[in-house]
Amino acid sequence: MTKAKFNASKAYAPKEEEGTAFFDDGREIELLHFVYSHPDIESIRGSPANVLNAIDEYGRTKKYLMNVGEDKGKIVCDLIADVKPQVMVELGGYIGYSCILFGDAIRRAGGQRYYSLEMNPEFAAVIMSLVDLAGLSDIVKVVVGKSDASIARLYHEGLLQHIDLMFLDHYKPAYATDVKLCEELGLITPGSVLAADNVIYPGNPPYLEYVRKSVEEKRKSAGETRRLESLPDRTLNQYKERYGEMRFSQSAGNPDLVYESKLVHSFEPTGEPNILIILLSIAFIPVSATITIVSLLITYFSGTYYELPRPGPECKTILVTGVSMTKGLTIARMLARFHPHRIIAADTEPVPFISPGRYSRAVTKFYRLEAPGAVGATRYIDTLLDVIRQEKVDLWISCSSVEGAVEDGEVAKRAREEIGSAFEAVQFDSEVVEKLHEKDAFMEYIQSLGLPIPESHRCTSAKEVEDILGSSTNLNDNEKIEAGKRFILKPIGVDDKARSQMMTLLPLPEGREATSSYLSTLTISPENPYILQQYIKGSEYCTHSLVVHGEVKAFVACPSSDMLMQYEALPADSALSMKMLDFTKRVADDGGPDFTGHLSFDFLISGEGNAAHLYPIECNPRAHTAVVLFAENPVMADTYITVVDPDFEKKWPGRPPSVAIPYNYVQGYYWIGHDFVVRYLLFLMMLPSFPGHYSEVLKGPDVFWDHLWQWKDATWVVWDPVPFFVLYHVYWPMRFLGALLSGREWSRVNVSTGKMFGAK
Ligand SMILES: C[S@@+](CC[C@H](N)C(=O)[O-])C[C@H]1O[C@@H](n2cnc3c(N)ncnc32)[C@H](O)[C@@H]1O
Repeated sequence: MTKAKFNASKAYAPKEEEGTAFFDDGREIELLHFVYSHPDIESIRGSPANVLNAIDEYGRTKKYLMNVGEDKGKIVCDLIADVKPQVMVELGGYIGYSCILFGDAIRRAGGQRYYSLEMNPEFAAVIMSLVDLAGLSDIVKVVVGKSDASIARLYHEGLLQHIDLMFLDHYKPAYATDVKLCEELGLITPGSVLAADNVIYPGNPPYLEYVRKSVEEKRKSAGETRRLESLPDRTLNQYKERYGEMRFSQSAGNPDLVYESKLVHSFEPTGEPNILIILLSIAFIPVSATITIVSLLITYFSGTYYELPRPGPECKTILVTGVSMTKGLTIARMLARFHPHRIIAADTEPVPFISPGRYSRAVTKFYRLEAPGAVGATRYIDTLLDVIRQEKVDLWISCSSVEGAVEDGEVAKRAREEIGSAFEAVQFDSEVVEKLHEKDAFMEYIQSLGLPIPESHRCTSAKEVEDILGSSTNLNDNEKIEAGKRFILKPIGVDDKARSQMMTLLPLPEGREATSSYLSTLTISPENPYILQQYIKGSEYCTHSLVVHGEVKAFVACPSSDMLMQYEALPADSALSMKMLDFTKRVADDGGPDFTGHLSFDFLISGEGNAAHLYPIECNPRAHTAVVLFAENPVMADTYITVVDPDFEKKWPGRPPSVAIPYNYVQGYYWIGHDFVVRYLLFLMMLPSFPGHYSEVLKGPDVFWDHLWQWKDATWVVWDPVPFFVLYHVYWPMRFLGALLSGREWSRVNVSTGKMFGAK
């Protein structure tokens, strides 16, 4: 697993050069003054997130801090949400960044205790102060002293009986020895999870060797002295000035324990800047240019093979919006490739002339739209309506992004009213969009159709949430909550920050008070309503379909991939795919003859095959990127044409089939630029400091090669290669440059939709 690209604007001040102090020089106390004299101190008080923000602010604007940072912190937070530890121990607390981040995550996941072990009493005092400020003193306990002595003391005092999750981030030579001590004391047992920082860079061979040894190897090497020469001197001497020679526990550990280990790559808070990605793009220009030129030559010399059908006198004008994204481009291409109509395109562009779609051979004319949010919805709607009038558009295929979903509905409605039957749109009206797009309205609607939904409630206050939890579970007993029924709470509006808290299972197992205190940290109000939804354990799937006059004309389902950026269709005849299709047909049928548009659902599936239960969790009444699975598919192109040419099926009997499905000659689609950086480059970066077991580090590149040979890039086609070149060498470099110049924060990007996700 790898993390997304690093956001340069979040970078901490650079770490001081070798030989210069980068901690324990007074900056830790300076940090306390900075936080407590912060102008926003009142909103910082009691809020773990705001305390972390203040620490980050110090790290960015004042001095480097050796904190785990946001990117790596997120990996451990995800692990906490997954493992749901009751007791977590961290070795090395420093100023409390990881302690506050993970202590808060533990509380949300229903855990009971977070021990932060820190040998430096001054640092420990800083942790205690900031933990108190964050309101986490009830769950976090800071223990001062060397980790091995503290572990042993906590154990003998009966305070620590088992470690569910341990975060190792202290003195590198002590990682393996402390783990062995915990094994010997029975604190680490099968099921315990260890998360160790810095094992890739600067590297920790003694630790990696230990956790990767087999039982036999451990038995054989028992009693051998530690080999620390593989650790750099800088690491070995890190604490020498204050603590002299460090001594370690000599425990033999429990050789019968074996670990499953996994390397996870992520960024230090100093990170790599946007500029590196821009340089990478420049470095690859010769490769992409060669691919593009060769593709153009093949197309030129292939005679009529790649010629696009020429629009004749009867041709229609088809407008496709969203061609800056792969989904819009795919649709424009499939229409241009198989039908003799005039394809025009319109889309928002963050910078003029950088949309990959405007350079497609499929597109005869391109209009630039202002983003709905940038100038207000009215301007966006008016410009789009002007394009439809001016170009006498016969069919509009809307492929816009989530930000314009409701506005697109408004455009469709107004254009239909104004132009009448001479205009068709693959776009639902605004009322339909609102009904399907709003999470709570969608749930109500699905329930009204008699289809199963996870138990869901719209809540406008914390009290309301508590009351529902009380009546649906045994929260009122104020004792251990039944493991059975749990809920997740999600904001109804688009709130990326609150979304990251969605996986907190409610009620918290600690009981009523803990649950209330958690709810009080959220701003649930009539203006910011939440949906309380029954938690269903299962796999997530997404679908894309085209619905024409209430009939499903094209359908595909695939495992949700989100930021993995890969799409692989479920076999259309599988029980699961058919169940999802039936569900889609039911909704389409209910929409009636005026129901035309793209319809996508997210489902949670519990159980398998015919016994699978389907729970719809979200509806997106717009095109889904999974439409790439239909790329180069004439059958899918036909389905769009039936919207604008009702006689099509009479003219071409048997075309299209009742429901178009993707061809299965392509295993799946991916985005080569994303794959190269995330699966290949980051893994190569690990190699220099990698001590062994190459098979593990090569897993990412293996997937990359698999994709390269067996999958298909979603943006490149031989007869239309320019958008591919523009995407990687114009569009994205310009976006990163923009982020660099404006200091805009981002933590992940979606290569296909152009979305840059915020840092928090
Ligand atoms: C990299 S910092 C920890 C950063 C912290 N986990 C965070 O992400 O915010 C390492 C810390 O480990 C502490 N430390 C080093 N060796 C230790 C030991 N043997 N026992 C306890 N603490 C130790 C150091 O004093 C230092 O504060």
